[in-house]
Amino acid sequence: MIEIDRITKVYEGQIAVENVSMTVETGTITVIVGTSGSGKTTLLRMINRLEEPTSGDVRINGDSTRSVRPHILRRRIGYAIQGHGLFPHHTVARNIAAVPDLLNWPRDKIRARVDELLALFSMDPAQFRDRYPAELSGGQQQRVGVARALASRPDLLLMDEPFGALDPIIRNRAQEDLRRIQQKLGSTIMLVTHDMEEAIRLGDRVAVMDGGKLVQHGPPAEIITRPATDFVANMVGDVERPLRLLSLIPVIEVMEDGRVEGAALSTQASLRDALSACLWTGRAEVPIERDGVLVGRVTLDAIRARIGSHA
Ligand SMILES: Nc1ncnc2c1ncn2[C@@H]1O[C@H](COP(=O)(O)OP(=O)(O)OP(=O)(O)O)[C@@H](O)[C@H]1O
Repeated sequence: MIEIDRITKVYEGQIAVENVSMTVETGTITVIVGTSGSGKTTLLRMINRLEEPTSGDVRINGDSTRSVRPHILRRRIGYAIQGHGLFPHHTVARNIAAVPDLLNWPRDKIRARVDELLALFSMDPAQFRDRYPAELSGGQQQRVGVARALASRPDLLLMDEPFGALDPIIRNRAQEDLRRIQQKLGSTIMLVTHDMEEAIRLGDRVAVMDGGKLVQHGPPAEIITRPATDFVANMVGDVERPLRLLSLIPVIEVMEDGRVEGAALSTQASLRDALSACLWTGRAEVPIERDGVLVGRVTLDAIRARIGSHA
């Protein structure tokens, strides 16, 4: 568990982060979202002491980060940034192995970990292990950057706009990958973005910053349905609110028995996907399948009823 306890940062009389407290449970993703200059990056960088807090404390599994020397602390906390920051003259394998090398892991353990991570990120180890960063696409470089940050099984992974440089389609893929890998490894992640869509899609908890203050911290559905301030409501966007909410609800929640024609959605799909499918096909219902077998259907009426319960 990560406890951020009344943390403040003042730069030359200007408050960048003001008295922020929050708790992050182990094995969850917390997304810090806010406009430019709201203090997100400063908050993140105080957690691994790239910035020293002016006041307040951060505890990781009960230990204050002040009790650990910064370079030791940074081996326990992964850090991934936009543009990935890979070492250009090191191979992919050496890049990923950077922290395990520092920690003097045995060679075979490092090699196994590098291959495990490459495979998790859908990159064939035999093909990619010995390449240099310049020989990778932007999306592949970004994946190696995240693999490197996860290599030593850190207590916490900090990510600052990790998908900012990716085009929207790869960005979606990268977000899905991160979710899948985080669930598989049970990692604890704090991620900064200015994109509310990304926050809602990825976060178990969303923390909204405005002018250095934490104005709301809660599950995505709460941020959407009960925004604490006008600023949060604006960030969520009144018009898109029902769609954002639908994207959080899996189809199985309103699935009914019955077979219908057409291209089926998987049980992992959201009601937003189901609504799009209905609008696209002009039908009032869409079939749902699991492992290639039809298991039921979702109707427009059911989607409407589900969204109505939040109105
Ligand atoms: N090293 C510094 N010296 C002085 N002021 C700083 C420093 N770093 C950040 N600030 C100021 O602190 C405030 C918060 O900056 P921060 O980078 O944390 O915001 P942010 O929400 O991450 O913004 P962005 O999304 O643009 O990166 C800003 O007003 C910024 O100008």
